[in-house]
Amino acid sequence: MTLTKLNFITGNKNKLSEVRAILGNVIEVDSQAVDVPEIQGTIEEIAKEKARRASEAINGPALTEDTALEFHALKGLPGPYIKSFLESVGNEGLNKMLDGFEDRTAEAVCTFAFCRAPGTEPLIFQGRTRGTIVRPRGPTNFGWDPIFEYEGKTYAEMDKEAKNVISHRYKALMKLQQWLAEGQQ
Ligand SMILES: O=c1nc[nH]c2c1ncn2[C@H]1C[C@H](O)[C@@H](COP(=O)(O)OP(=O)(O)OP(=O)(O)O)O1
Ligand SMILES: [Mg+2]
Repeated sequence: MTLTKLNFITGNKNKLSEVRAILGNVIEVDSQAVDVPEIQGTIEEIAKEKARRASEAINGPALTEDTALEFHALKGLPGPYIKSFLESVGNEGLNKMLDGFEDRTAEAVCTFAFCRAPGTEPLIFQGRTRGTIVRPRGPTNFGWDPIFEYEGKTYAEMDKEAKNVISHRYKALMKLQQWLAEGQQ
């Protein structure tokens, strides 16, 4: 069965608009904001479980995405727990966590998971972009964009178009797009 559209389950409007900007002329992206519980575990385990639960919640095919931010000096933390870190200490606090470390490099990790039907094993499409954690610069409308610097600019300082051709999300979506183009085998 060929997919004619993807049902992206997310509560995050910024993710949705980037996914639409990147995949817009490839496939239609429908969206539902379903509150899906997120477990603890590795990035892949969390991403897969999110898709399984979304598929069960809507009783149909579901695409979900989980974003992690790995600090190399902290052996990958906060990783998939970046959302609660951001909510509790903010971008300033995240930046301060690396004071005292020489290595301020980080990796933004985007993991899409697609679950075709409830009870089936989800597929994973992952993209990673390396950057450096800096003091917040630029507009504050999307998460940790102001502290993630890529080639001299923070994600927040970059034009949307520029972010959307180098980002972790873009790289993951190129893999998803490849799978769609190959007939979802
Ligand atoms: O490109 C990004 N640039 C900056 N910040 C970002 C980006 N992408 C996700 N983020 C933030 C949102 C959330 O604070 C955390 C991921 O948590 P995560 O659970 O994946 O996202 P979410 O709960 O907002 O939406 P969802 O309903 O799809 O789970 O990193
Ligand atoms: Mg979430």
